[in-house]
Amino acid sequence: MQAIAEGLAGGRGGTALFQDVSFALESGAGLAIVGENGVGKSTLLRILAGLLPAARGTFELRDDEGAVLIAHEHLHYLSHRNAMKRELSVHDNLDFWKSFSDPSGDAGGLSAEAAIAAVELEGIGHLPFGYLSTGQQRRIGVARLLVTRRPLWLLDEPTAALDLRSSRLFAALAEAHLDDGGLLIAATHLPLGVDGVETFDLAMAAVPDTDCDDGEVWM
Ligand SMILES: Nc1ncnc2c1ncn2[C@@H]1O[C@H](COP(=O)(O)OP(=O)(O)OP(=O)(O)O)[C@@H](O)[C@H]1O
Repeated sequence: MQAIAEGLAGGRGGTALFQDVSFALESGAGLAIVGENGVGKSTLLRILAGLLPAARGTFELRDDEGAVLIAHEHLHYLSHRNAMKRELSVHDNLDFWKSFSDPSGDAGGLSAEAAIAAVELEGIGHLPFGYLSTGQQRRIGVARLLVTRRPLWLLDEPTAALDLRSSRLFAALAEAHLDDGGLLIAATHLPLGVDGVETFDLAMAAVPDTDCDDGEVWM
């Protein structure tokens, strides 16, 4: 599989943020998007996830024969939030995501129990998600990536709330994902500690003070 961005430009609220973002990642490769607060890292990730339109350019996932895939069916997007219901148990949240992300059950992935164990939180599956500490909630957010196998992980500050041990655990899970032929694109301020991940400084693509309409072409 390949993830290919060509000439991407994006903005928010009428302000152009970045332009000419191009990269190509092969299976097993990762990209860390860095840059100062407000440069547009989250915006770029949301464009890659299909949640915001690009002002210009394209982002495509292609299979090994070069056929264009329906990107959102092949990616997980983990935002600053963890997309869990606070009042539902950890286990039921992950069960929900497993059936929602893969209704046919063909994609593969861990059971809720196994995913909870993979992030070393055995014993808390019965607790409402809202009871968990911030770092535990993030680890369960990472566990969501494991219950349905999808090749591309788009991660917004995946390790921001994690202690050193949990960051290392995340890095090991991410490396296993890459070793398994997955791809990873993460916005981050912190070193991810994931072997083989290239860094892209979005400041290099910043647009200085230019107005735009979100989703519209500007020059
Ligand atoms: N819905 C919105 N409407 C208007 N402006 C927005 C909106 N969302 C974000 N912005 C602005 O867009 C800019 C880029 O935000 P974004 O979250 O992509 O930056 P970032 O690089 O991820 O920042 P950080 O490192 O702080 O997470 C910021 O100036 C932000 O205030």
